[in-house]
Amino acid sequence: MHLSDNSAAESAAAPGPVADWIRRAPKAVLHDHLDGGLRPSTIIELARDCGYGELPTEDPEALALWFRDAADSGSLERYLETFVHTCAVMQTREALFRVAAECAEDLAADGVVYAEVRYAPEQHQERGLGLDEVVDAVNEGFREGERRAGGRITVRALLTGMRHTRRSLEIAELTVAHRDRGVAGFDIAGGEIGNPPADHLPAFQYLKRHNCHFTIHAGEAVGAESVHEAVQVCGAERIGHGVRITDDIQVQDDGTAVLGHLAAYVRDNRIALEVCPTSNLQTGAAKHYATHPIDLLHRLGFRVTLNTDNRLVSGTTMSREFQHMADAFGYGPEVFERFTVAAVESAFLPLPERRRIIGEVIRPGYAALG
Ligand SMILES: O=c1[nH]cnc2c1ncn2[C@@H]1O[C@H](CO)[C@@H](O)[C@H]1O
Ligand SMILES: [Zn+2]
Repeated sequence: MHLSDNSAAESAAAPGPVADWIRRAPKAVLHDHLDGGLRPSTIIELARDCGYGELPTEDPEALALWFRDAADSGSLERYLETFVHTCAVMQTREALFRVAAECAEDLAADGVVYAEVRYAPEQHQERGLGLDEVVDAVNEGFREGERRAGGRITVRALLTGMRHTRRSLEIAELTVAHRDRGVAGFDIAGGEIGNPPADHLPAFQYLKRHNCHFTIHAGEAVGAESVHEAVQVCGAERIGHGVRITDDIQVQDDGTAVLGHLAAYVRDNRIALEVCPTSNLQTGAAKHYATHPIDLLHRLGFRVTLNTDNRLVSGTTMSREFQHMADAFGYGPEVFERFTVAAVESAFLPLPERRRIIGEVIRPGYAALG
């Protein structure tokens, strides 16, 4: 039993078996952090290679459990502290290439056919890499992973600016510079409290001027006002998490819901919510799978997508997120097909590519589930 003040919440406990149809179903993930999804064995090998001596353990299984338990804290800030160990071993071209290639392979092995994987280039410069070198190394790794997976997955990068640093404009410029070479858009992440998205307005205005896609983490540790700022002040096309939009929804005694103007705007404009249930349980944004707002949002017609956030840190995969939602809400293939199509419709890809993935991969994949 780990020490945590999250005892009132359901912990992101050891997952049970995943149904065969869930494994086979085609999946799309829009919200997956590169530095939150390393293989534990890779972290241990890279740490040895680069002389990083601060890992909590050198046993791969124990390390996986350490991440999940340390992150299961009820606080986003403590969840994020665990990333010090993954970023520490991602400081060379070789390490970034390997981690990116393995990320694409692991996602493909889980049935993911389209992935947008994000990371903060500024966090990979401790050993002297330039920002362009970081982006090139990760992109080459993604291309290698796609090849190893036999072309069963398409991966695009999102470049993240950290909300507690002041480099977001620089990272926005980097995004535009690399957008036709594997980078699909921009994001900001990091501790939400005290770091409102509007602090990064110059970055968002630059992206808008250059017709470049971006999403913003909002409504995770801070309430609906953060979603409002992300959508209406900054102009986000999608919202990372966004689950606290429920602050602006009143559920009446008879079960009907009344949407405030913000919630109505987000729903009616089809702004995708990148929902990550297990991560929300760990950071305290939700208490239980069975009461997670995803189901209310889905029933009210929001554009809901289902995501991993951090496969290592949250001890999850797309299949496991599907299984948790199937267990909690009785969802069958029709609901997951809807989430998956919604994800690709909101992908930062050209429309013909989105249509191709939906028409040639996702629809036939679900039809074949029988
Ligand atoms: O759910 C989240 N909310 C906010 N920030 C996050 C979350 N998951 C990861 N990161 C942050 O994003 C950085 C770049 O990938 C990570 O290093 C981590 O600090
Ligand atoms: Zn995230």
